[in-house]
Amino acid sequence: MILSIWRYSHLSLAVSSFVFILIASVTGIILAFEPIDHAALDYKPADNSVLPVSEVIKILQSSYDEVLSLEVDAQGFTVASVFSMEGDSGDFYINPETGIKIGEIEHQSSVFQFATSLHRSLFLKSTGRIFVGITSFLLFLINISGLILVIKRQQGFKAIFDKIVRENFYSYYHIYLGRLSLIPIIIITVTGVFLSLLRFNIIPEVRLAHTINEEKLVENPQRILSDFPSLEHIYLDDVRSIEFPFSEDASDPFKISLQNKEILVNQYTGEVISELPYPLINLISGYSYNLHTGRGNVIWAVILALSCISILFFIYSGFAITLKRRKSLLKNKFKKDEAEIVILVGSETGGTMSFAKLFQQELIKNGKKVFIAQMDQYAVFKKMGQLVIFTSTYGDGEPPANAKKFLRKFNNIEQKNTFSYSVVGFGSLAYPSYCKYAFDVDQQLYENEVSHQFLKPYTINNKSWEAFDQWVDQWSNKVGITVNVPRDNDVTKQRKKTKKYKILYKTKASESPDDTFVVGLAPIKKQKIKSGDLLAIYPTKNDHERLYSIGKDQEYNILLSIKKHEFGLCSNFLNDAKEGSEIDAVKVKNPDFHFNLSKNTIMIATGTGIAPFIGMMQENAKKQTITLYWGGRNEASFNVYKNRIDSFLNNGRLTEFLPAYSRISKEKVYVQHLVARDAEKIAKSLQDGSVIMICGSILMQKEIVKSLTEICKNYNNKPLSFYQKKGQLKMDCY
Ligand SMILES: Cc1cc2nc3c(=O)[nH]c(=O)nc-3n(C[C@H](O)[C@H](O)[C@H](O)COP(=O)(O)O)c2cc1C
Repeated sequence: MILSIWRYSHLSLAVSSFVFILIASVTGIILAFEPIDHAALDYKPADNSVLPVSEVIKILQSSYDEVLSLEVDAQGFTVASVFSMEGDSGDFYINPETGIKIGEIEHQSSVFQFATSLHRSLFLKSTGRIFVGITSFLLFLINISGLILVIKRQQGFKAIFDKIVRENFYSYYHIYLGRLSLIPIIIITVTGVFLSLLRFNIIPEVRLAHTINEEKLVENPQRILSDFPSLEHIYLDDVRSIEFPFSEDASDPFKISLQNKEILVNQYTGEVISELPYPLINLISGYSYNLHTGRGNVIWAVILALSCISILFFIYSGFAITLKRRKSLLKNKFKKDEAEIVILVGSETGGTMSFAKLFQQELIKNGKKVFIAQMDQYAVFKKMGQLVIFTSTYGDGEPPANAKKFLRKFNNIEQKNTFSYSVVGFGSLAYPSYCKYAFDVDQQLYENEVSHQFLKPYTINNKSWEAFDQWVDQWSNKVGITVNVPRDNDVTKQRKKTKKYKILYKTKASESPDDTFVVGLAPIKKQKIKSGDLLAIYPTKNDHERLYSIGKDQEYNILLSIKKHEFGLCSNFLNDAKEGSEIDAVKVKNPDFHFNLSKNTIMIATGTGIAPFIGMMQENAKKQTITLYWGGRNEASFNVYKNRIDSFLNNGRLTEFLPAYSRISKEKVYVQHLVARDAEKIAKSLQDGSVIMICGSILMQKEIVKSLTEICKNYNNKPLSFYQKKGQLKMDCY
């Protein structure tokens, strides 16, 4: 609930102010180039910090007939206002070492003038300035609410900079860039608000009023400038500006603004007549201006520009995230009391909704009367025979935003008839309480007399479509219907532009006892490929793609291992394809499943899941320790890979090969048995930073995850999520 409040605040603040923020950011990017542009002028002397100010005054006075003032800007360039009977007069940049004019004062270019007016006041004068001030404040609040959301998401302040669990591109980079630009944006907004308050005199800047000691307005003892006691140890970089005396009268002093104070200096004796420190508010005002504009520091100006660019990305990604959530609104064809199947969805960010909606649509196509609702909308469903609950888990094992009231409602609302239920948990193994809320829901329903467990609770890691598909198979088989949910991900929604790949080598499924075969193929046009990436293959123009894990092969470029299914469209298509023919496919990057060349790795695969590992072993030129657990029926199943694995063992690219054959003895041996047998060794490897990679069936993945969870808890006293977050557990299962 609290999370939702912060999320709604973040969103509503952003929506209400995004136009102004957009304008401020775009103009901010332009204006950040002003100090960069200014710094590019070559006016600066060697070092202001070694130039005594008395020396500079002397040089100026001897070079010009009259000197009115001198100013050192934030960049360290010196501007003098002088008058001369012959030679240069007016305001210009000088070399303070020689007093010679070195450049004219540039006027603000029309682009910067335009951007400044728009940035400061939207061309609306005072009214505009008020809007801009308020926008700054709103952006500050957006930043703070964003920070709180990140703290909640990362589960603690200390974990802010821990690895972000990747949900999707937009939310990942929204958080990633948000963390990077947090401090600069806070500085931009706080200084922006402060400058607005100063502008409207809500915080008044203090004008210094010197009280003059009349006794010090004397002409004696006269000193030469270098002997002025007041100017001793003052160098040009301590100075902001100097107003020179108007006349030769002793009551006309030098007015020298230093970084933190202002002094009046007698022009004859060099004594300090008055000294006033700048009030804090004036100092803050100066710093605020420089921090907000980037004046005086090119690196800071670049950071400001980058922060403004990231604000533009936040607007874009923020809308994309919101649209994704809105798209997951639920629609019904049947009323709740006529539905025989009720689907309830618990979702925080909309991911689970997409799966539930797909399932609903397919059931309706099957002629079923289905009603879908959020979990918190639990009510009496008069004809409900089957209840299916899809729910994610949030926080640390907590219900998602729209399921907070579900358990209370479930206990208070009485259904008229008994019904069967199944719970599917959507979660991530990167969190210690994996799918906990789904298990909590299942437990409550299990304990109730009216609800009967139809299927055991089923978990889905990282929105795996394959895992979902397998659950749908289980459920529909048990109900006695056929439901085929189409894959609904970014790859399939829009068919990507395919490329041609040539088949260079193939074995035949009929040659293997498991109907498995390998294909070596190469793209016609060169492209960068890494083992662990996926190849989306389209058997025909109108078909959905099928994804296969790539092993990068020296000889053929891409190596795929495929199991032929009796009615499998793509596997049959590939099995029938001839060497030399071309197919349509798209490479899909899968960076979460790439081999880390500098880590020891434990690879666990069943069947065709070995393909990406073959590629990775080939890449293992550094000869890191690789242990391969592989599960198949018998040695004959292994023949198709044998040559390659033997050569890796011989050349040291594979350290140990541990096969688990399920059909050679009475007792079936699966990879999870070998993993459990080697528990201590695996726990130690994890402690030493090794990576575990799993590729193969979802069923195997579930068993291995179960074993690893036990191993981590029993030997290392850590949850498996600890290693997953550190990138030590990588999975690609189907
Ligand atoms: C802040 C945050 C906390 C999460 N906490 C858990 C958790 O405790 N257990 C878990 O299994 N998954 C957790 N997840 C993962 C989500 O449950 C998972 O990504 C799910 O697919 C999201 O579905 P939704 O988009 O429908 O909410 C968390 C995700 C985030 C962003």
